[in-house]
Amino acid sequence: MQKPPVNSLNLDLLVALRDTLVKLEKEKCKGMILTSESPSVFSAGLDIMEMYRPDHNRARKFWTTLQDTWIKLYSSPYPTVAAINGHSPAGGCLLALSCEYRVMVGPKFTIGLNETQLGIVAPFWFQDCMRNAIGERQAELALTLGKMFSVDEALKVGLIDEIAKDKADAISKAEDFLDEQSGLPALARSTVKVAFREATLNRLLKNREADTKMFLDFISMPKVQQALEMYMQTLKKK
Ligand SMILES: CCCC/C=C/CC(=O)SCCNC(=O)CCNC(=O)[C@H](O)C(C)(C)COP(=O)(O)OP(=O)(O)OC[C@H]1O[C@@H](n2cnc3c(N)ncnc32)[C@H](O)[C@@H]1OP(=O)(O)O
Repeated sequence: MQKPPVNSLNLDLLVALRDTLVKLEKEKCKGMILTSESPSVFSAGLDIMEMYRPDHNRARKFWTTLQDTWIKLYSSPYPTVAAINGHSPAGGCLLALSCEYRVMVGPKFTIGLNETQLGIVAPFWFQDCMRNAIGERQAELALTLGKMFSVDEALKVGLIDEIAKDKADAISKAEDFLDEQSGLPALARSTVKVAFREATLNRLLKNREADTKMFLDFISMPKVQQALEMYMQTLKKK
């Protein structure tokens, strides 16, 4: 991802990500590493400006493109690794969680689903991804708090799989994971992956319209708009 300054996921970046994932699958990609050009941010998550005083049609397109991107990434037949070389809050954490393996550069960055802290709610499929990675109990604690994990904490709880000393090391460790996968029969590998991910995927696939409506209703609430405005101001002041 290379959308300065913080790879916030706006409609354009989501379209680019989705289209890339579609292309990779068509071209029978053997493996993918998702990382960032930024030296300090993997992705700042959803672009708050897409949710603040939104145009209804654009907001719908934004959300359905996010759903498409997640579905493509989460269900990809080829192996996927996130080389998390910077902070990774909210939607950034979702992207990482949707990959099969996570290597994160330590020690100073943070990762987590922090939505609660912003006065918004991580959608059920974000929550499911966290639950699948760290288990029910830890996910409930993390989600209710909107906890951002340090790299050490993330490793301890199983949110990431390995710590790297810098981006080059993260890419090298990610390549080791892909090398290990490349020796396996591809169909057996992807069938097992789909079996593990099917229930989580189906939950969104069967409820896409309700999930979209929930998002649109949620961001139409004056209280939510107020919370987003205050949060943007805090970020700008910083
Ligand atoms: C039903 C509703 C479901 C909603 C689900 C939502 C999921 C989400 O993803 S919500 C988004 C949550 N994201 C965050 O809380 C992250 C906010 N950003 C940060 O914490 C920090 O920016 C950072 C740790 C990622 C990076 O810090 P750094 O010091 O390097 O950069 P900053 O000076 O803070 O930011 C630079 C620049 O970018 C703007 N910005 C940051 N994050 C976002 C964002 N998510 N959307 C839009 N814009 C963002 C920030 O305001 C700065 O802008 P200016 O340069 O104009 O001041």
